Amino acid sequence: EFYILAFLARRVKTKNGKPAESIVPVPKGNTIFANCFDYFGKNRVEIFKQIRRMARTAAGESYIQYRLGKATYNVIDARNAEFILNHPNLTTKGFVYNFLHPFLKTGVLTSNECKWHTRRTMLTRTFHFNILNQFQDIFITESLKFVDQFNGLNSFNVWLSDPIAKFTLNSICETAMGVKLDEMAETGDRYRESFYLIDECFVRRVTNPLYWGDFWYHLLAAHGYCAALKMVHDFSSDIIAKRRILLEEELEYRRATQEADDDLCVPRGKPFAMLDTLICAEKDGLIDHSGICEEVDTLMFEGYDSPYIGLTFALLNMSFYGKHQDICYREIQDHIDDDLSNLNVTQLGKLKYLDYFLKETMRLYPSIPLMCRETIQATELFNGLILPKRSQINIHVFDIHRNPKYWDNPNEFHPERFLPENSQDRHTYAFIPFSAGQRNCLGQKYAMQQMKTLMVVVLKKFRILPAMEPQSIIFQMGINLRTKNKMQVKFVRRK
Ligand code: HEM
Repeated sequence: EFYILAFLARRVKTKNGKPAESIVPVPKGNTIFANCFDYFGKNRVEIFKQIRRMARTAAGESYIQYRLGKATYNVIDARNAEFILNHPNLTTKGFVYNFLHPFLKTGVLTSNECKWHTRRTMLTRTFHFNILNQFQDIFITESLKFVDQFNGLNSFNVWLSDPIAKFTLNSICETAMGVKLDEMAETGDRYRESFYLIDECFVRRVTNPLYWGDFWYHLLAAHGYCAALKMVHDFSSDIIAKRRILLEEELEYRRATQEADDDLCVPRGKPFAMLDTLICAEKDGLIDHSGICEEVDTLMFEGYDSPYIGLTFALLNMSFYGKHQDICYREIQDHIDDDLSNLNVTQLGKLKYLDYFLKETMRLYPSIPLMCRETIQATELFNGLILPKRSQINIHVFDIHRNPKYWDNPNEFHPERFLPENSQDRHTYAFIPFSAGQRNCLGQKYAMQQMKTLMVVVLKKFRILPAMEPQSIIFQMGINLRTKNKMQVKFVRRK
């Protein structure tokens, strides 16, 4: 019934009563305490490598581990991912998301059950394509700022982290929050620094069971954590306060010019920020100030960090794969005017090869390499495994995306994999960078539109050449996909 040495972890059973080992691999841990201390003493790079090694050893089959009182089902195949992501009782996030609560509290990403459902419904309409269309001008302006910072330079190396982080942070602040970050540039820099510190502390906590409780964590591992939290929360509070003033001014104006059937909380004329929906919901008593803060922190985190990773690897891949870059460039020249006057959502939809290029980038480098769920009751899976209550399910997107069952030469970069004729026989859940099912990414369309816009503007101005080797990328464990080293490319201005 229990795996005693794994601190009383309930064992995974099977429908036919045979041991779980008869269905999936159950690798032994490094000590007699099952897998409890498998990551103990390892740094972030080693942990990342070890998880990949586990996937290789399990030969593409999902596998079970027992860690500190919990069975963990590690999903690295598409069939299991499909079953779990669509299971109505498997929408509860895993216990590691609790370690994000000091940062995001229980916003839509980290909350469960009723609260999650209400918030998800509230936010979904803010991602309507009419609203996304309105954001296009902001994406173009921010993309132009990105390239204009290199005015006067013709051939130069660029460290990607700073300019891309500025681009994604400015974009999310202006689109979702309706606040321009330009006059808060210094605060933006501090937000990013604090964010990285929170990320480090999160990994330290997740990977060492000693820090799962608050006492030892705060005593030994949370240096600078509280100050970093205060900084990011102050930053979002500032943004909310600014937007409240701007929205009130706008509504005041509309009240003065109101027509009889004008709903003040429906956007008219000026771009409507996502935050406005929350402020209006507050007026209707559907959310309070602390709820707004949770959602703003969540949208800032998701909207800033995930596209940042996507764009970093997209530009890097452009530099590594010149032939593919040329195809993207020719396609862009065919569909988008040089003055960008037709750089709209319709034209972006015509850039098919750029779409395959970005998808192949997200296959190899998914911004969120791991998602976790928890069973709220004993749950039988399609393969006959019965996961006990409170089991953890780790969906390793990184390993699913490189599972040789679905991908030939999985470590190679081939955007053509996503041509319709090459994808039709592939399992749909072999590619899930935005997750899938009820808890899929709310910002998927936003992110694709934003990433494509920047790629168009950059490629029109610059040819991108390599400034480092693909083999020199060193991944490390983080909330999202992280590298130990900084990424660099060379820009050469096009004539
Ligand atoms: C390349 C960019 C992006 C990628 C790869 C991505 C990926 C994902 C993934 C995998 C999840 C599921 C996480 C989990 O279950 O733990 C998720 C959730 C979410 N994403 Fe994104 N995301 C991206 C951009 C964005 C943007 C730009 C926004 C908002 C502006 C956003 C908002 C959200 C929200 C609110 C959730 C939580 C949904 C829920 O739990 O119901 N994402 N994203």
